[in-house]
Formats: sequence, structure tokens, C-alpha cells
Amino acid sequence: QLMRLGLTEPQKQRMEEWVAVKEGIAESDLSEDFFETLGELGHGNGGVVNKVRHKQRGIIMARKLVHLEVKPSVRTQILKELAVLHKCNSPFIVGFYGAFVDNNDISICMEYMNGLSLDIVLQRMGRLQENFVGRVSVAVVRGLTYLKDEIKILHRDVKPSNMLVNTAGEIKLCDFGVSGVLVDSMANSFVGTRSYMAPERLTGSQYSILSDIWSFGLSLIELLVGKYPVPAITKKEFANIFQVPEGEIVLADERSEVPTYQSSTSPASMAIFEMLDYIVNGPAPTLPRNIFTDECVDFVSKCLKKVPVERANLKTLAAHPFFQRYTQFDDNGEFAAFVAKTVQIGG
Ligand SMILES: CCOC(=O)c1ccc2n[nH]cc2c1
Repeated sequence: QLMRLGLTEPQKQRMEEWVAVKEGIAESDLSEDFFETLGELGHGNGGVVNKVRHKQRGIIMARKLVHLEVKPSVRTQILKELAVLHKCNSPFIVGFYGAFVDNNDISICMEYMNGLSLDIVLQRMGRLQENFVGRVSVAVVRGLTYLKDEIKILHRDVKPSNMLVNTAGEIKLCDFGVSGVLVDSMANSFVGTRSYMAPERLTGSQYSILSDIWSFGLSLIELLVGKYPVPAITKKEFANIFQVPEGEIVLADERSEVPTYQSSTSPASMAIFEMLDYIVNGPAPTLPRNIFTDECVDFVSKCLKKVPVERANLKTLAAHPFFQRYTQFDDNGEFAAFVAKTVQIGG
């Protein structure tokens, strides 16, 4: 069923185009030897994502390969749960062609987004200007709302590498925890040096949509500043990044120059444990007041309350002035042009 509520004409148009393409692909079309690998798009989250071409149909797709040594009955259950992705029809969720198993590899075939993920955009462009992050915010909040209201799932892994863009100016979420069995069987596959997990998730308490909102807030600071915000970014760093005198940087919570939480190692060599300990026991990251608009600073601070109940929920965020600023206006393809520039730089 196509979610037609609240879609703009272009969005409806692209949804219809997508459905037409997707109807041309039967599950039987999806298997190992029908694909030609063109290159790697990303890895992490327990698998590698390749750019592939479906030989017969000539369609370019993104194929995520997850290597899982699990019993056939578990694999069948995972495929059954992944089939829910066929129901996901939203302008803010990456399209799904289907999934199949080949030996011990599960393949998840998705829509190819030629602007790739926002972590790659950050590598190429340093950081995103506030109004582009505003557009990202609208897409992510609407994508999370769709997953929660229509599919009844949480994302569970909101971060820049799971936010995809293309030269049509679209922004879509990918890699959400649609299959509980897959999430559980990959539970201990955390690899990487930084976490977007909310404090309550790191301390093992109740996970909720508010945990996704924390990850979203951390991602926003990283997109705006171009740096992962744990440990706290200092005035000196902000002054350097934004090329303004240090005296001009006003930190939102005006904490003392030295963060209240004394970590024992220098930020550079902060081990993973130190970083996780900092998220749980340190001050919430904040944006400097005078580099970004007050609405932007406030929007991000509401996502990064350490106590879940104090954190904004999806409804509050969708009503926030920062969010509202980006739902009305059409940017005349400015974001699409920006994505095209990053693709050109990327080669
Ligand atoms: C591991 C997180 O997923 C990805 O990196 C990914 C997924 C779908 C995609 N479509 N176009 C590019 C993509 C990249």
C-alpha cells in the first residue's frame, strides 16, 4: 500500500517510478549469479555493501552481504522478517528489491543512492551547512516516524553512515533493525571506534524511540561540525574549525573551559571504554550558540538530553521551529547540486 499521505507531487511521482521498476524484479531474479559487482559502497554494521548490476535487467542496486553462520531454520526466519521491507514505501526509507541466501551469506538488495552515505559526504566536504542539515533533519524525523507508525519498528542504528543521499536531492534511511533475529545474531558484531548509542542503551536499560533520537542528535552535531562530538569539542577546536577568535565561541551550557568530567587519557588516544564511559558519565554534547542559529542549537540540545524522559520525541521535533523552517521551502535543487558536487569530488 502506498503511503500517499503528506507526499509532494515529485515524491508521489518517484514512488510510482520505483514501484514500476520493483514490479519488474521477481524474487526469482535475485540470486548470486544474476549480479555483476561494480565496486564497494560501504561496510560496517556487520556486512559489506557493494554496487552491483543485475545482468538481465541492467538495474544498478546496492547489495548488502551479511555473513552469518546460523542454522538454516534461523536463516529462513531472518528472510521471513526481511520480507517486511517490501512494505516499506516511503520517500525517506531506502527502497528494497528483496533478500536471498547464498551459502552462509544473506544478500539484501536495495535501491542505489548515487550520493552514498553522509559519513562519506563528510569525508569529502568536511561538514554540512546548517540548512542542508535542516533538510536531513526533516527526512530523518519523517523516516523514523514512518518506521514507528507504519512498520512498528525502531531504527536502532541512526548515524551518518545510515543516511543516504542522491543527486535528485533525496535523503533516505537505511540499515534499520527490521529483523529481530538478524539484529540478535549480529548483536556482538559491534566493530568500530565510536558509538552513537544513547546512555540508557549503554547501561543496558530500556531501549526506546528516544534512544534513536539521541543517536540522531549526536549525528546532527557531527554533520554540522564535521567531527564526532565525544569527548566534548572544546572552544579552541570550535574556534579553529570555524575560523573565529576563541573568545567569540559561546558554549550553550557555558560549562567551565575544562569539561566537568575528567577523563584520564587524552582525547586522541581515548580508548573505546573511555569514550563509552564519557557518554554515560560526561556532559551531553552541545553546539556553540553563536555559530549556529538559536533554533538549531535548541533542536539539537533537545535530542541530547541524557535523561530519556527529558529528551524530545518525534512529535516535539516535528513541531520545532528549526524543523518547521525546512518543511515549507523548496530549495530550488540547492541540496541536489551539493550532492552532485560531492559525487564529482568522489570520482
Ligand atoms: C552499511 C550501510 O548501508 C550502506 O552503506 C548502503 C546501503 C544502501 C545503499 N544504497 N546506495 C548506497 C548504499 C549504501
